[in-house]
Amino acid sequence: MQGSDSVYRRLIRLHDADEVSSVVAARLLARLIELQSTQPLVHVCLTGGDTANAMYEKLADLAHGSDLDASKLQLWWGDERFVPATDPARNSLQAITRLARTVSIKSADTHMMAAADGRKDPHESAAEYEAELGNTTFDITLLGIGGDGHVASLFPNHPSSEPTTRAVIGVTDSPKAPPERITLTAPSLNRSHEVWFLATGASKAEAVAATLEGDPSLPGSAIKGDVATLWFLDRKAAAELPAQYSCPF
Ligand SMILES: O=C1O[C@H](COP(=O)(O)O)[C@@H](O)[C@H](O)[C@H]1O
Repeated sequence: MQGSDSVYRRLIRLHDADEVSSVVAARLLARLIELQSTQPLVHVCLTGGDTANAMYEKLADLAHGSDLDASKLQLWWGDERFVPATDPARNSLQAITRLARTVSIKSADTHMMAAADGRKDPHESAAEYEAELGNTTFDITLLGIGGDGHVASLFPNHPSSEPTTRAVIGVTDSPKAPPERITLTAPSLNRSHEVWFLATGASKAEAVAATLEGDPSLPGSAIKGDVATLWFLDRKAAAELPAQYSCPF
């Protein structure tokens, strides 16, 4: 499907969450290897979330013995829960513990957002991450979407989704626990060649449909890759899409 307001937007409809995580893992591995053959470094912005975690498990399995060169990867995060470094709720910990089974990425290439250690607040830590990020452009950005329509930690009808020129912001009073978070903003998420949304389950159906329809109150409607935006959906997450999306993709 060619979106009127995006360079290239495509829906990939799959059966269930298991198929979404399998297909994304296989496609991501293939795309990373392809990108590595033409450029020295590949910058990937990772997401948290259950579907993404299942995908990281599968990616680790597939990467074992593959042509993936972990030394050419730069990993970033779209958002992080501002909790202590060892808290299992941390998006980065969830991703890295899964990937590190088979993919060894140097810590210098693993750009995690700060953890709550009592020294800095989420706003100061966000400024720190903004400096680390500089003007990095992501080759691929992965995003989940919440049932309330949040992407990364940009929540609808909340200060986190107010227009900003900042690349990274601290979030307090998040509607979803934990209350303190750090997140990339729309301007920095949009510094992506490809954006891949992952959504599974009936609880996401309404938010997926409204975001794809461009509801301006939903942060995801403003996030697009400058080359492609892909939506990987299972049947339940795609259930509320309007009729024009009903053709096979
Ligand atoms: O809190 C978060 O939730 C969203 C969606 O997660 P899911 O488990 O409902 O798919 C995720 O995209 C975000 O990174 C995370 O911080």
